[in-house]
Amino acid sequence: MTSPLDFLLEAARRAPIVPVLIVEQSEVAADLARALVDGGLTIAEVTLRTPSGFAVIEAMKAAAPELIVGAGTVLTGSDVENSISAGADFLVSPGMSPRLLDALGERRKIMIPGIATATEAMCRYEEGFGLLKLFPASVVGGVGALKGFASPLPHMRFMPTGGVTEADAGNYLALPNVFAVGGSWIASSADIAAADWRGISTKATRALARA
Ligand SMILES: O=C(O)C(=O)C[C@H](O)[C@H](O)COP(=O)(O)O
Repeated sequence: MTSPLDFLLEAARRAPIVPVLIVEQSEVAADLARALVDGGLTIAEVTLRTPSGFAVIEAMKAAAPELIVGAGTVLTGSDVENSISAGADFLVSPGMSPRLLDALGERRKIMIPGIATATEAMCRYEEGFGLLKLFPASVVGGVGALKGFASPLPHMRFMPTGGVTEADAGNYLALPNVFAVGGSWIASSADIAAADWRGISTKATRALARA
């Protein structure tokens, strides 16, 4: 069965590391997008934690159309609208609320909602979400929790995010129910502020080699 997020799964098969980006200034978005692509990445998540988030999504898509760019920290209906207007290919949230669910409507098909328990995973699956984000992964059980989910919930697939490091990304990716891992370590706020594009590319390539 095909799903609207199959393009994301296909990109994750090539490069299953998703940098979670906190970008203060949209002026750096083009350089950042190219650095990620140069490093071999296919997907990025721009958090809406800064006022420039939507402009960053738009500028990254313009600079690197081959990069799949999602909006992270999607909390409200206006976040959904503005992310899609900016050109976001997918949406990510730390959790779910009744109002956000309502605002999403059919667009839930491109949303990866955060879950921390089996009950939340079951609820999201019933609501029509195909892919889930384990969040914050390192706090809510990490690799052990995902191994625990695999037997009773074999139809669910996860992107653990939150506290994932370069050292343990490979342990997550070795699990059959994990399609990608997310993390800020590849392009940290400090890397971006320092315009260390080469360093970001190097970290991306190294993480992919270890994955
Ligand atoms: O803002 C959001 O909705 C998020 O996606 C939160 C991120 O999952 C974490 O910020 C990941 O950050 P690290 O733990 O530093 O790798």
